[in-house]
Amino acid sequence: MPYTNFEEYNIEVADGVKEKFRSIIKDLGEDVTREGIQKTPERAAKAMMFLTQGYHQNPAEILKSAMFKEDYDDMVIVKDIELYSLCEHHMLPFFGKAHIAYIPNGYIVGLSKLPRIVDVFARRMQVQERLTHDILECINNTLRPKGVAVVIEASHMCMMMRGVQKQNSVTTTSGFRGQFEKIETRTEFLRLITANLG
Ligand SMILES: Nc1nc2c(ncn2[C@@H]2O[C@H](COP(=O)(O)OP(=O)(O)OP(=O)(O)O)[C@@H](O)[C@H]2O)c(=O)[nH]1
Ligand SMILES: [Zn+2]
Repeated sequence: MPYTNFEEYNIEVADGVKEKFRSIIKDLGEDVTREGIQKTPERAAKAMMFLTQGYHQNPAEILKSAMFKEDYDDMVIVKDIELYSLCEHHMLPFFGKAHIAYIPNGYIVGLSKLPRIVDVFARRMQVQERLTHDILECINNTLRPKGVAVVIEASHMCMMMRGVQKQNSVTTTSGFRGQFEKIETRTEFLRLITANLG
């Protein structure tokens, strides 16, 4: 990781990214001097840097910052965590929901930290499979719970706007460690994330 401070990184890199966007937009056939487009290279640079800020963030540190000793050892589920990522093949968005569960082993984690680490890994160029495993392994290696499960359901713009052009397909990926490798625990988790408890 060349930079640890995102602000510092911003200043050093933003100008270069902006100029490259200007050149790409021109090559694609736009008039880069047109009023509506003039600031677009800068906006696009800022947007892409926002969407890839996860390279400069440390998800394990985020979890470690809010781990609390607690005896609770039943399943904790945070479901329907919305996510937006960029597919590493086309740099087009894929988006959907993550569902995370873990069974504590002496420590619980601040609930907000689970969506936070989803964002850290999602804000990198990804494939859905690796995103799923990145989240799973980060929780497993940092919190060391008795079990952890991650399910992601997502739609890929590269399959919708271009390519095969399928508007309704949803890709589901999952990963299970520890007690979730047992069929009963896994079934209970899957039942709870599909149940409408409202
Ligand atoms: N496994 C996986 N594949 C993905 C993901 N995102 C995009 N892809 C696929 O990556 C593949 C890249 O295939 P290529 O044949 O190299 O690229 P392409 O010619 O643009 O492929 P098409 O999308 O079929 O037009 C495509 O099949 C995409 O659907 C992902 O998260 N996981
Ligand atoms: Zn793609």
